[in-house]
Amino acid sequence: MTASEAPAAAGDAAVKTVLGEERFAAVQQAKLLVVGAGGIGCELLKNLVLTGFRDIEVVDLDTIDVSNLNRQFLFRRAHVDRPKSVVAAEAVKQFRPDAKILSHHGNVKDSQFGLEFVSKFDVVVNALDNLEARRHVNRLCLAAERPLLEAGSTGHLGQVTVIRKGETECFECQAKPSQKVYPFCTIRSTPEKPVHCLTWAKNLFDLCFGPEDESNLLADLAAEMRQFQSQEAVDGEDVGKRIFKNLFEDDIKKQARLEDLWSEARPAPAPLGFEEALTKAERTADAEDKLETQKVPSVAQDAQGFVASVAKMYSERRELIGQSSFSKDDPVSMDFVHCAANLRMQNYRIARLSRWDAQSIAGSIIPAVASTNAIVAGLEVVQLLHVLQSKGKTMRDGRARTVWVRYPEPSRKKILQPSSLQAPNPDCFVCGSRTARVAVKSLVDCKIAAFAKGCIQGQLGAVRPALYANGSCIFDPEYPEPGPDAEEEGLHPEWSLTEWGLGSGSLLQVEDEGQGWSINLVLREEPDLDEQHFPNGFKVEAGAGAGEEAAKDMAEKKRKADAEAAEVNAAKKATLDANTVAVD
Ligand SMILES: Nc1ncnc2c1ncn2[C@@H]1O[C@H](COP(=O)(O)OP(=O)(O)OP(=O)(O)O)[C@@H](O)[C@H]1O
Ligand SMILES: [Zn+2]
Repeated sequence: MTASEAPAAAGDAAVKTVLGEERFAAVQQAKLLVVGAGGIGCELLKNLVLTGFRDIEVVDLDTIDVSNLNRQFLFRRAHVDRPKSVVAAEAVKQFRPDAKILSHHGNVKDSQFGLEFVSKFDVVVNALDNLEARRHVNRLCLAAERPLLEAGSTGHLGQVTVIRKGETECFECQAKPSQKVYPFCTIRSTPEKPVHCLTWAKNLFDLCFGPEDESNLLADLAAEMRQFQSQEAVDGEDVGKRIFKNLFEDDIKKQARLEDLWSEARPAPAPLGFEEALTKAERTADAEDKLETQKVPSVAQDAQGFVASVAKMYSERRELIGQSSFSKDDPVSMDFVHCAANLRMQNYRIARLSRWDAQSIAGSIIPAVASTNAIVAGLEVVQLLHVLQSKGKTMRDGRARTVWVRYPEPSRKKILQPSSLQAPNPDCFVCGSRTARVAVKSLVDCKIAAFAKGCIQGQLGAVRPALYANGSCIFDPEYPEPGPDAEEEGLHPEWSLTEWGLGSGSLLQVEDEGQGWSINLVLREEPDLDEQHFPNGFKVEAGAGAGEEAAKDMAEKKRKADAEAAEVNAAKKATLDANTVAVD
């Protein structure tokens, strides 16, 4: 035995004593997929190898950022910018050099990590931080019939649960609170809170520097912004000042003139010129010991910061203009959004924010707590042992539980609250009825490609959905754009739902090969659909009742088909009779 093998082997003896021969053998044979190598993932990988697991693959899409080092303890300063999955695998291999730990630097939603890939593993263990990726892995595990350990943490709250097809609730059996949607006019004309201005500023960044996107809340300003940006020999500072004048001065003057909008309780906004902003250099009183990023800047600093961030996009990232999108972790886009939001707050008399607070709200960040992640990762391993022990039993009859973590003010004096695993929800549109109802504001105006992107991908979480109606493919993810290639396949991404012959009550099938998942959709036209809350023009009503409606629709189709068949038979019979008569 070499010196480096000694710690793992010595640890194994102790673990074997605790787990017993049989369970330890199951641990050593299990093949695991870990998704995510961040806060929970680092703890989890370390726990797994120290428990004796030695056949693990890990997927993570990210590289290491300096801000990860305070809690993702497998990473050191020298690792910054390297892939998390690779460094995490290297680090835990040092604890157990005999382990086979394969790393994949990539997005778990990529096709290489599809059904075939997931089917190789005995159990999948999530350590993710976003709903889309969790929904995707949930669907893959249901399709591949692999148990999934799901975990998450926010601040001092955490949760671990076990998901198994047909035995427990899946990740999507209960609707998750979706991201708050603010009424359109609040964002565009009457902001009242910092978050309204930050949402506006994020949309502005994407509008100015991202790809064309009809769903951007400021899409109607696109032509104007492009005009500022497309002058010959564009000078970034000049562009910044033009945008400033347009949005914080001229546009606000126009808004202020819309008298119906304003009252004593809601006074009209105040325009702000660039030169005027520079005179407002005073700062609000802040505690001395605060970091600069925790102090509210002056209006002059916001104005200068805004123009400087635009200038930086032109001087340092010109080639990325048209392809960028806001990220709270990207300092230039965060500068832009912080300053733009603060200037709009100044217009609307809302108290401006420090960079720190702006970043928390813009990125909906609740600071991660290392100890919660450690508890959650530990609980995942405990539940994993229960899963491995559940052979022959259904998951709900075994020892696996959902466990909630809550401290420092635990409920009923317990930091850990276990609860039994719930049965699947028969109305779940993912693992149950597989049916959802979709209300569409206008079937004539809704193009099939926009419907596939906004509704099926955006709201139902599909990755590469193909759509079928009446047995024919009406949208193929291989041909998302109109053109000769699509036409050759009989596809017209630019056609509306009406042009495809769909009406209220029509049934659509969605197949997502990327997730091994399918769903039926019942369409309904709802001209009164509230544009403020559903700016894309559709609303998904997954679950209850939709299944029955689809069944009714199917029954109706079957009845029609039977009636047609009966008619054909009757006609055939009549012909036969006639023939018979004739022949006779
Ligand atoms: N679709 C995905 N495919 C692969 N890995 C993913 C995917 N989505 C998220 N992840 C990874 O899951 C991990 C989640 O870890 P964590 O919650 O600690 O996030 P973080 O980005 O490292 O930290 P923070 O968000 O607090 O800055 C991240 O490393 C992230 O890269
Ligand atoms: Zn479900």
